[in-house]
Amino acid sequence: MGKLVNGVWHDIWYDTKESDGKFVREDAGFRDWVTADGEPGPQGQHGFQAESGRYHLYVSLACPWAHRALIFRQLKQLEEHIGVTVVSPNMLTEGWVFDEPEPNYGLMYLHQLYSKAKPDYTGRVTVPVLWDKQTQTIVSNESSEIIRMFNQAFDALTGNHDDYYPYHLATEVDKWNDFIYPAINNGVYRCGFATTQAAYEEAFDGLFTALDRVDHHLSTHRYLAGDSITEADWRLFTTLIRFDAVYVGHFKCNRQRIEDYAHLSGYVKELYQYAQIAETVDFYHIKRHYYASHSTINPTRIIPLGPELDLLSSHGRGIRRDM
Ligand SMILES: N[C@@H](CCC(=O)N[C@@H](CS)C(=O)NCC(=O)O)C(=O)O
Repeated sequence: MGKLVNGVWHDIWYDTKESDGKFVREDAGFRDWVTADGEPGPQGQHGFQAESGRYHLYVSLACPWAHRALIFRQLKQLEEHIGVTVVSPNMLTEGWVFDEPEPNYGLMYLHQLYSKAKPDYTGRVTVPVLWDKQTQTIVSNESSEIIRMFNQAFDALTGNHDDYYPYHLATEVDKWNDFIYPAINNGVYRCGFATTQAAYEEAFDGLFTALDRVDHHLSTHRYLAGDSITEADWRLFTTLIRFDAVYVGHFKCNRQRIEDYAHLSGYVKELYQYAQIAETVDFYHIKRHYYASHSTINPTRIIPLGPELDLLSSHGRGIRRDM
C-alpha cells in the first residue's frame, strides 16, 4: 500500500497521527465525466463523449467501491462497450498490481497508469479507474460518479434505459447515500483502520446504529428508496456482501453479522440473487485481498477458511409492501 508523490511511488500506509487514530479517506483526484454527447458533466466537469470501445475500467474484485462500477457495467449492459481489467487481490509494496501485463499498455502496476495520466500526480492510487483510451487519461476514479455516468450516458448505445437514479427518487436516494456512506460503507473501514481504541469504538457505534436503522426501515420497505431497486441499494449491497466474510473478523465489526439481522439478511440475499449480480461477487478475491494485504492488521496473512455463507436460499422479501 502506498501513494504517488509528484509522480513517484512511495510505499506508505495511511497516516492516522494527525486525526487521533481515525482513518480519513482521501478524496478522489480525477473527477471528469462521460456524457452522451460529450457535453460537460452535471457540475460543469470536463465532458467525454460516450463511445463504444473507448473506455476501460480497472477494478479490484475485492474492493466495494470498484464493485459498484462493475455492477453498473453489468446492469446497464455495458460489457461489450467498456472493457474491464481486474487487478491482483494482493495489494502489497507496489499497491495494486496486475497479475499479467494489462491489455492497453502492458503495464504491471496501477500506479503507472496514474502517472501516465498525470506525470506529477500526488495522491493515493485507488480502484476503480475509468480510463479513456483515446486521450490516454483517467476520466474518473470516483465510483459514486462512475455509476452515475454508467446509469445513463451510454443508453443510446446499449438501448438499456433502466434508471437506478430516477428523478422522482433522486432526493431520497441522495439522503440514503449521505447516511450510508460515512457510517456503513466507510464505517467498516473506519473500524478496521482505526489505530486507537476510542476511534474504533466511535466508528463501531456509528456503524451498528446505522445498520439497526436500515434494518428497521427494511421491516416495512422492500428497498431503501421507493418500491424498486435504486443506486442506494447497490451502494449498500457492496458493503453488506463483504460483511460476514471479512468485516466481522478482519475489521472487528463483530456486534452481530448481517445474517443475524431480521431484514438485512433477506435483503442482501435478494440483491445477490438479482440477475447477473452473483457473477460480480468473488469471495476468493475478497478474502484474499483484505486478509493478505493488510499486514498491519493481520501480520500472518492467514486467510480464514470460513464462514459458510448461505446466499442462495429463499430471501423471503417478495411479500413485503411499502407502508
Ligand atoms: N472514493 C473512491 C475510493 C476508492 C478506494 O478507496 N478504493 C480502495 C480499494 S477498496 C483503494 O484502491 N485503496 C488503495 C489505497 O488507498 O491506497 C471511490 O469510491 O471510488
